[in-house]
Amino acid sequence: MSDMFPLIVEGALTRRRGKVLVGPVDLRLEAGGVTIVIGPNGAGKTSLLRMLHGIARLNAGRIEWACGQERAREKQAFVFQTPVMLRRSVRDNLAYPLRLGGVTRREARAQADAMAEKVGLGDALGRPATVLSGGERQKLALGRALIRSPQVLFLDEPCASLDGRAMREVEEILKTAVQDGVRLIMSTHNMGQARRLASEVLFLLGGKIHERGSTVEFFDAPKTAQARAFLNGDIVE
Ligand SMILES: Nc1ncnc2c1ncn2[C@@H]1O[C@H](COP(=O)(O)OP(=O)(O)OP(=O)(O)O)[C@@H](O)[C@H]1O
Repeated sequence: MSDMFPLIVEGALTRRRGKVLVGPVDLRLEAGGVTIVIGPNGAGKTSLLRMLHGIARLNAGRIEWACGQERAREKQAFVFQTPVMLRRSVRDNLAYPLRLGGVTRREARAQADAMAEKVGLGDALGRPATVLSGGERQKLALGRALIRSPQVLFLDEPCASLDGRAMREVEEILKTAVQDGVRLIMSTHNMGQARRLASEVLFLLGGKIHERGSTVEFFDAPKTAQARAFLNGDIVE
């Protein structure tokens, strides 16, 4: 069981050049489940994930993990929409986070090989990461994030430009991670994906959490007019 939760967020806000990107946000997250962040373009989904992960400067408020900042930093990972790869093999890319953490070359290699199998890249270990397809890249990014056994994984639109097959494979990896006890906090534009993966939904609008609900609650009976309009495919500002 994760010792990182609850995560308590109070009045958290991040600005860039005077403009509020997201916030103020009040939020309490418990262990377990999948939190999916949705909302129109520019609503602040990416900014919220970055702020919670601690890579966007906090200009106001606080973000407190139950286990303390230092341990929390070690036990979380982030998968970006367009992951940046080392110009080296799939195996080296997977081994890299372990090597950074002081794991021996031999052990890192063994774990990289096992992770490649787990994310469906067992046949690609020796290939340069730069020649991978979009779906393979995203699976590599997931493997690289999961290899240090995070308790929390943030994902920003991990399937943004993937075809159906790659999306299904990525979702399978995510479901396995959830079964293994990883807490997911993820943004998506894809409402089908949100329904498939989420246990709860945060609907963002104008940098604020406009509505929060369990997946069934939110999709079947959204409480606010804006959430209803958004789910209806209307333009929401
Ligand atoms: N580096 C930045 N500098 C200035 N403004 C930014 C920066 N990053 C984001 N913004 C602005 O902050 C707001 C929130 O952006 P953010 O990317 O978090 O939204 P989003 O919901 O993830 O959008 P999308 O769905 O388009 O990815 C937007 O108005 C965006 O234009």
